[in-house]
Amino acid sequence: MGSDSDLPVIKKATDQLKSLGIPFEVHVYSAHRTPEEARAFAINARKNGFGALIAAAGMAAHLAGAVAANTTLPVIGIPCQGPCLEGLDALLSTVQMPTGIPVATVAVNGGANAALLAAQILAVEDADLAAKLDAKRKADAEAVLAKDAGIAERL
Ligand SMILES: Nc1c(C(=O)O)ncn1[C@@H]1O[C@H](COP(=O)(O)O)[C@@H](O)[C@H]1O
Repeated sequence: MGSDSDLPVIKKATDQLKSLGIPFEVHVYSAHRTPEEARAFAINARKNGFGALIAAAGMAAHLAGAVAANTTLPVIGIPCQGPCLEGLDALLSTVQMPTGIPVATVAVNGGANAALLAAQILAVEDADLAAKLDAKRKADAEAVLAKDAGIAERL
């Protein structure tokens, strides 16, 4: 994440990763404030065993793009809502990447989906993880069906 002020958004991602048993690291690196550290992390990420990277940042959100510039691992960007513009600033600066340096951008504050997308990428080569994702989809659908069954009583 670009700042520890982004932690509530990243927590939504780490909760999902924990529930799927996916090991992860969390860091505060900024393309603006600590550019050397952000670059070194991205350059070394594949060698250090990472399978996917998630970058969360708000305002002029360059972190995901700067990370993507320095790795060919999949990079998932989370635009974080800042004090103005309701996150539109971060959304546009994360999603509008030039051809050749892709960032898979999720919704503003979309920490959970960022983790689930990372999990789906890792599950291409991991049948156990794919089975966990299938089970989660089934449980989520059952929860919605339970809501459907109970909705008439609430009106
Ligand atoms: N967008 C970036 C980057 C970057 O893109 O590298 N580094 C920090 N930030 C963002 O600045 C916002 C305010 O940060 P502070 O709360 O620390 O002032 C945060 O949402 C952070 O992600």
